[in-house]
Amino acid sequence: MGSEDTGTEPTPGHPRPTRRGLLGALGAGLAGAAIGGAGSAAVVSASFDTGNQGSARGVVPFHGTHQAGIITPAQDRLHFAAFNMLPNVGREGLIKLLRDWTEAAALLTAGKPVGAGAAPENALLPPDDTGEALGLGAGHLTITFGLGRTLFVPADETTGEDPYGIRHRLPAAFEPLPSFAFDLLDATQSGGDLCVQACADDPQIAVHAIRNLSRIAAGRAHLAWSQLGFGRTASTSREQDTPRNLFGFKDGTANVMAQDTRALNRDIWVGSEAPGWMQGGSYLVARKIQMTIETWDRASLGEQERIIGRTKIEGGPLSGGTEFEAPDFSAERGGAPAIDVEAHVRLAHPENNGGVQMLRRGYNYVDGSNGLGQLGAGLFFICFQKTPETFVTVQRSLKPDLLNEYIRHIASGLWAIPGGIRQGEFVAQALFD
Ligand SMILES: C=CC1=C(C)c2cc3[nH]c(cc4nc(cc5[nH]c(cc1n2)c(C)c5CCC(=O)O)C(CCC(=O)O)=C4C)c(C)c3C=C
Ligand SMILES: [Fe+2]
Repeated sequence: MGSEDTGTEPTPGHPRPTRRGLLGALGAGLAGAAIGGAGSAAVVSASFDTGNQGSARGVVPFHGTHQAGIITPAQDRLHFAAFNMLPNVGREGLIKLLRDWTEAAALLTAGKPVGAGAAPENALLPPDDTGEALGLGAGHLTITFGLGRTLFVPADETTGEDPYGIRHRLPAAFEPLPSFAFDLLDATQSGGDLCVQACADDPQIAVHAIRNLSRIAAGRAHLAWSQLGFGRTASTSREQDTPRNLFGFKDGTANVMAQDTRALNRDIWVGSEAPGWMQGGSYLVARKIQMTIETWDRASLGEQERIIGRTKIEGGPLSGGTEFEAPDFSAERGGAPAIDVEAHVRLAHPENNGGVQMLRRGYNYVDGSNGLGQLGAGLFFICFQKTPETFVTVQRSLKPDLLNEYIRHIASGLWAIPGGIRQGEFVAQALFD
């Protein structure tokens, strides 16, 4: 646990470990050993506290202080799914579903098939596991579970209904997202009582996870919508190279990284101010953002860079310097601000948003074409933050963003991500105490 992929080839998003990484892992191991008398459980939880980083054989630990799939080095593939509860399932049915999902997710993320596997003893029965991930390994699969507000308060708030007996546990911060300027949201791809984010190195591993969790949910919850993503659009660890989005720009340069403990505790992880089941958790916002890439491709390089506020190839701020140089918003070029007053990075920067930060973890998507010779392409934007208010603040400040001419938000969702899952427990267990 907690060691790196020392014996395997590098995989996309998981380059061969650096000497620094190996020394860090060795240090973590020694720290675990130093706990000594506390035995293996203490060593295990020491490795959990690293935030579910990748470990041997492409396995990311499922159990820990935080759910995996948030500060885990972003994998290259995504299958994101939203589920709605079926009528009359009730509190015990929801608990059983979360228990079954947790048990299956622990197996899947370890690279094992669910239940009795793909080949049951009785060939007259359908196999428990659908089989398409056999032989593929764990592929750094992470499965992150979220609870929608509609689980606590039904969409029609006035009925006073409380089918799962958790209405009184709704966190104060868990307010619905407001509508934003230019939103054109498709309700059939938005929201949901539950969400599951599956990320992996291999799309078949991520799809297998969602497919099998959906199967396990039968009779209790049904798949409302799902989204495939390829090509991560953020780094979540300083050990990763910055990837590019479909506008061809480096994306994720100024992200909150796994190593930024202070920023994580201040802006991403829910703390002791919240109910126990949310502590160590976060709030996930997903926005499906269509990008009119054909129009973008006709904009000059200079215009593209003005819109983003960074150079395209290097990713440095237009105020000067290389990729990781801090932008200087007061810098001028030829009597005008070097970074346009309506450039994306200026408006999104903490300096323009009361200092708040989010952890971005989105993916590119292409959903085919629209029959007019244009790709249905965009960014499945995912971000994690301590409170949904952070997203609201930043999204509101993007109202005059020059980027808005080339993008359109077409779907949206917000889920509470409970804290990490401990061995023998199920996700959000403390919510039902
Ligand atoms: C509400 C939050 C954000 C949305 C929605 C969003 C959409 C979006 N972003 C890009 C491309 C880039 N974004 C970059 C930086 C950046 N974006 C956000 C937030 C949202 N982006 C933040 C908080 C930041 C960091 C700002 C900072 O502190 O400097 C960048 C620059 C590289 C980087 O730092 O990541 C690019 C490029 C697209 C294409 C897009 C919608 C399709
Ligand atoms: Fe952005």
